[in-house]
Amino acid sequence: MGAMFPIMVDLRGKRCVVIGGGRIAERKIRSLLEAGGDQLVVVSLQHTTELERLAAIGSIRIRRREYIEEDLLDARFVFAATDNPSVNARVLNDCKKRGILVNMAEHADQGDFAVPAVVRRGDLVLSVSTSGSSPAMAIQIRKELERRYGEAYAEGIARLGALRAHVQEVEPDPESRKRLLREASLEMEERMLHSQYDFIPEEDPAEWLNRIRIAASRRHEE
Ligand SMILES: C[C@@]1(CC(=O)O)C2=NC(=C\c3[nH]c(c(CCC(=O)O)c3CC(=O)O)Cc3[nH]c(c(CC(=O)O)c3CCC(=O)O)/C=C3\N/C(=C\2)[C@@H](CCC(=O)O)[C@]3(C)CC(=O)O)/[C@H]1CCC(=O)O
Ligand SMILES: NC(=O)c1ccc[n+]([C@@H]2O[C@H](COP(=O)([O-])OP(=O)(O)OC[C@H]3O[C@@H](n4cnc5c(N)ncnc54)[C@H](O)[C@@H]3O)[C@@H](O)[C@H]2O)c1
Repeated sequence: MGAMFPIMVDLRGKRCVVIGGGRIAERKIRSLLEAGGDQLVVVSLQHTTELERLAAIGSIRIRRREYIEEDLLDARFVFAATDNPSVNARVLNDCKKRGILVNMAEHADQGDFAVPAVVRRGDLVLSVSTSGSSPAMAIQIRKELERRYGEAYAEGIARLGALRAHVQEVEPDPESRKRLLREASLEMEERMLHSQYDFIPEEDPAEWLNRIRIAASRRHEE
């Protein structure tokens, strides 16, 4: 299929409608919830027990009937995930007509977007897509990334975020900022590798910045 544009979307307040209530619909809902989706609607006569549970606790809304075009009102993202190809095709056409982005679980190349395999480590998000060519390979690579980028990355990235905020406050020169932030990220990566992703000692951003300044100027002299 043609080249696709990967982006990160803030789902808060954006209605996402999943048509179908089976295994695939449940997987889409799960990843939408993990991504912070708070306006999630599922349309189907039958639902998995997990979808029923999520509706009971108010995480999603269920429309207990077959798909009708009105289901698309106010929708920003739609997932056609029924086991009926003609229903999925109808959803696709209705979305195209209305300019709503649609995902086709059956055929990535028919829809507007494909869903990648994802590893989340706090703010670090690694997503893998083969643009629909080999979901099995996407899953395989996702598993490799899970092993390579352990849980400690969540903490590491959070600390780099705090350091960046501090650097933006105290360092006016954009070139130095860039150099310091690169140095910090290199150092963080090395610490996580050597500690085998174990505990990384807490450090004040100001202290850390001092250490980084020395390391960066040493590297500069070399
Ligand atoms: C990543 C993930 C995200 C998600 O779905 O949320 C995802 N598929 C996942 C699982 C999975 N998919 C398949 C199996 C069966 C066994 C196996 O192959 O292992 C399993 C495993 C299982 O079901 O347990 C087979 C399969 N997948 C598609 C078809 C239809 C076709 O190709 O026509 C068939 C053939 C059906 C058949 O085999 O008959 C289509 C798509 N699957 C995509 C994504 C999109 C393209 C992604 C890409 O290429 O980058 C796309 C186009 C749909 C879309 O965009 O929604 C999620 C893994 C989450 C994770 O574990 O990380
Ligand atoms: N994305 C992927 O990774 C992937 C993997 C395997 C299969 N698929 C495809 O995804 C589709 C769904 O698979 P599944 O395993 O979830 O099927 P499933 O049988 O578990 O669920 C199908 C769901 O569609 C609902 N449905 C049927 N007609 C409907 C209508 N008119 N309106 C609303 N809902 C309707 C049913 O009630 C049911 O809840 C299949 O077409 C399959 O080819 C995708």
